[in-house]
Amino acid sequence: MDKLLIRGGQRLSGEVTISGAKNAALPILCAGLLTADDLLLGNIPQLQDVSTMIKLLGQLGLRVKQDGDLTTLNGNDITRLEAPYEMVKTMRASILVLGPLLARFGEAKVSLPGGCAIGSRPVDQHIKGLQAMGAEIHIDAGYIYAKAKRLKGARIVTDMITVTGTENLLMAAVLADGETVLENAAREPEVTDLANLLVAMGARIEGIGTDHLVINGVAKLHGARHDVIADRIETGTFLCAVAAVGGDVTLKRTRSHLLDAALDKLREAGAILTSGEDWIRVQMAARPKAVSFRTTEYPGFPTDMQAQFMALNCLADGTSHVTETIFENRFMHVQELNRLGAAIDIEGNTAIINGVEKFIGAPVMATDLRASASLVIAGLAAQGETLIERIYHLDRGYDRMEVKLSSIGANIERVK
Ligand SMILES: CC(=O)N[C@H]1[C@@H](OP(=O)(O)OP(=O)(O)OC[C@H]2O[C@@H](n3ccc(=O)[nH]c3=O)[C@H](O)[C@@H]2O)O[C@H](CO)[C@@H](O)[C@@H]1O
Ligand SMILES: C=C(OP(=O)(O)O)C(=O)O
Repeated sequence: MDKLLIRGGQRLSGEVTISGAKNAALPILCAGLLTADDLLLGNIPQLQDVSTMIKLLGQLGLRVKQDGDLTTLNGNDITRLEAPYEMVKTMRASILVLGPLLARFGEAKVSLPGGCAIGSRPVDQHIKGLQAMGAEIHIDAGYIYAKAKRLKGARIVTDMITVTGTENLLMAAVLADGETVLENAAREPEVTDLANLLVAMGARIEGIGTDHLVINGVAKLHGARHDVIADRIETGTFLCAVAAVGGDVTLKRTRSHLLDAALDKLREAGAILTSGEDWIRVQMAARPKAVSFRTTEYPGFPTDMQAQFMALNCLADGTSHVTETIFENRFMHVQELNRLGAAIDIEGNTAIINGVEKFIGAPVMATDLRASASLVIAGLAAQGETLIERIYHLDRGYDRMEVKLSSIGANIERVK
């Protein structure tokens, strides 16, 4: 199994190109199920989750052609309406085939995702919304069986804000009969990116970017061309790395407005940030200052940046409090960061971090995607060698991370 070996302490400088967003690419690939025409997609990132999604969609009969930066999907020949457990267990986002399959073909069988390292993550809101649209749903032997001759528009208020829940219901509603109103909709930029693609395919959606989406169903959607937005979490991860290690790096093909809350916190920590239309430059020369925050839905501080920012706080001058409000078990990185010399205590859903002068390299274990990224940041800043095991978590969501980090001066290599 691959591991990452990091020899820490190298200042980072130069330029990095940010990839397309994982969490936008995954629903957008599923939107290929909604039309028989070609969907032309640019800026799809090279990640394990994208390969898994393409494999799953291929099993359903979606034709996928990749040619340089262009991915072409064709859904004229969908032959299977099932997402099996073997695929769903490796990637929760597989649940995103449910809405499109049901809307276009009137039927779907999708494995229940089950819990994962960061929390129990049920999909009850996806099911509740589809039932409100007239779907008959039953659960048997770990599978969701859904049927509906034609989905009907409905007013749906989800119990909490759910990103993939909003995306699934949006993809169902665009082909439903009549008007659907999604209240309490997620406003994450990735939801907006999906909605913009659907509009380009002929969908009628109002309120894009707000928590109140109004969708008027159409009989069919047509092909379109769309470029996936930049990955704000990859962007934030590189910014935290530079803030923790020191240096001067420009991130290209990304936008600052995608992560305002995290940028504010980085400025509080002492990073100097400048940005243009499609780039962000980060400069860091001093020891970071401790910064407290709580994770919330967009446009608040993203839970997917909590672990990486915590690695920075570990080295900061002062004490910080980090509160996780989205997932009930997203502090798996704490024990591993403490093994590198951090001083973190947990009280309920808050981590109390007393800044230390340095990390000391050690073997550590990646436990989930963003926990892995926090260990990479810690390893880059640490004295000596850090060996990170189980980096398949990292490969799920980062596009050639060690290659990008090496290109700006990090001493990092993939070892067997
Ligand atoms: C592929 C993708 O886009 N993943 C992102 C998505 O995950 P995902 O869409 O799975 O996360 P949700 O927004 O749905 O989850 C938010 C909270 O709602 C709960 N919940 C959700 C749905 C439901 O039916 N019932 C329920 O109880 C979850 O357990 C969680 O506590 O948004 C998360 C929150 O920004 C991010 O961390 C993930 O990176
Ligand atoms: C939790 C994440 O992804 P997923 O929802 O795919 O598990 C993430 O991207 O940090």
